[in-house]
Amino acid sequence: MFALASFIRRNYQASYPKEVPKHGTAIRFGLLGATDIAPSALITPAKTHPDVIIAAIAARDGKKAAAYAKKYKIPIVHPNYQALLDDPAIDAVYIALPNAHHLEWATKALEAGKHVLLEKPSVANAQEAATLFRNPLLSKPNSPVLLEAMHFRFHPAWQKLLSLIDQESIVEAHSTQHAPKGFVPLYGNVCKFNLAGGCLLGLGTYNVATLRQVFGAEPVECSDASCDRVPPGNDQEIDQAFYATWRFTNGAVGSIEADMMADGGYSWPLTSEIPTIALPKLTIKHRDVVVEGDLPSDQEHIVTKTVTMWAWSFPFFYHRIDVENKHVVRTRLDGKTVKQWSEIAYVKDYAGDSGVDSWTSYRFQLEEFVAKIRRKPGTGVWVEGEDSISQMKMIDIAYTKAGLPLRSSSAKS
Ligand SMILES: NC(=O)C1=CN([C@@H]2O[C@H](COP(=O)(O)OP(=O)(O)OC[C@H]3O[C@@H](n4cnc5c(N)ncnc54)[C@H](OP(=O)(O)O)[C@@H]3O)[C@@H](O)[C@H]2O)C=CC1
Ligand SMILES: O=C1OC[C@@H](O)[C@H](O)[C@H]1O
Repeated sequence: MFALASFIRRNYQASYPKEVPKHGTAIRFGLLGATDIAPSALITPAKTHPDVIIAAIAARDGKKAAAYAKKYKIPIVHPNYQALLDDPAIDAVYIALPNAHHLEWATKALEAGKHVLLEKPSVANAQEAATLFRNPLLSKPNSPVLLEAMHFRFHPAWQKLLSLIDQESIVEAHSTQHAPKGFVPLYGNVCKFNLAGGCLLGLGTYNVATLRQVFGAEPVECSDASCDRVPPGNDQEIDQAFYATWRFTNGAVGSIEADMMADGGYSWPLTSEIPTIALPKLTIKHRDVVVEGDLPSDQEHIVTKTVTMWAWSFPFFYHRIDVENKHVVRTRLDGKTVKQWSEIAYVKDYAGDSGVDSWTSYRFQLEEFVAKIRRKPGTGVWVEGEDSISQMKMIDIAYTKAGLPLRSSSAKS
């Protein structure tokens, strides 16, 4: 009962936070595009940040921009994206354009001296990522801040998970995520190849990030990859679901299953067309450990640790981390089980050191973005440019393994 009340209160406060007064010198953000995601990813989080003002918007269609500005109380409307970048009163921009436009507009924003909060995936492929994140403008003194908005990494629950695993001992990790069918429309930009769409790039990039974080390493190879394409009549280079396995150093294996149009999986009488509702799940298995103990000399005690995180991609809404230690006492000679038992702990962390349990991962991310601009220490959680480049490399090798072409920003709609 208490957990339900807390769930409702947290999510209500996350959606309708109390606005705080702003500093006179607050960072003034401009939005490129009147996008659907900006309210969750930036406009609402900014309400509780005293050092952030959403100051301007530009959209391809002036009327759309004006209506959006009115709805979200954004004072300045620019006639186009470049005009917003040229506005000296804007310090930072948020870019949530289709993936094929990220490289172009992030580069233009850096050239205009703006800090850039750039939606994931950062760009369309690894070569583009190297071009963007190794832009010489980023290594100059007082260079602008550029961040790929891999928001879940900033949530305390994710950091808690990382503290509960033993990176060196992991043998296997499996990361799943299913967006129910109907959530992502086939006519949407994420289903357009020339806009760098696709499930692995749009949704699976989060799963890829979980593996890279869990192993704290890059893969040696993509050993297996396949996909379900969108139905005929749509771009056949577009994966609606992606399944891949990578081999990491020390032989550990990481796999993902990401589906942006998931249906079925229910038993009769529900049909296979019913959208699948499933929590994102990350399972991390550690190697067996032999525990010293007071046992007869012909027996041994083995402990196997498995950590499972539920709802890792939207941990602010709800999450649970299960830390399970399976104990087996067995005979040394033939491995026969003498006795077995399990210990399980359920862990959560909504607030971290912030003291606020209703911040979304986007709000935690904004905190770090601002700290970086202000050259304050922050929590230390960050996505470095080289990290974003490695992220794209892991995606590229999987697309290639699955026989799909790499996406790019050169083909425009
Ligand atoms: N962090 C998160 O939770 C989420 C992140 N995203 C990311 O945000 C980005 C945009 O997502 P998406 O779902 O594609 O958003 P949209 O399809 O809504 O597109 C976003 C904006 O891009 C501009 N745009 C749309 N179509 C085109 C086009 N054909 N050519 C040029 N510009 C266009 C529009 O701006 P205008 O208003 O100027 O017309 C539109 O508002 C992606 O990188 C995606 O991965 C998406 C969803 C959730
Ligand atoms: O970032 C995202 O999160 C939610 C997904 O459904 C969406 O496709 C993706 O872009």
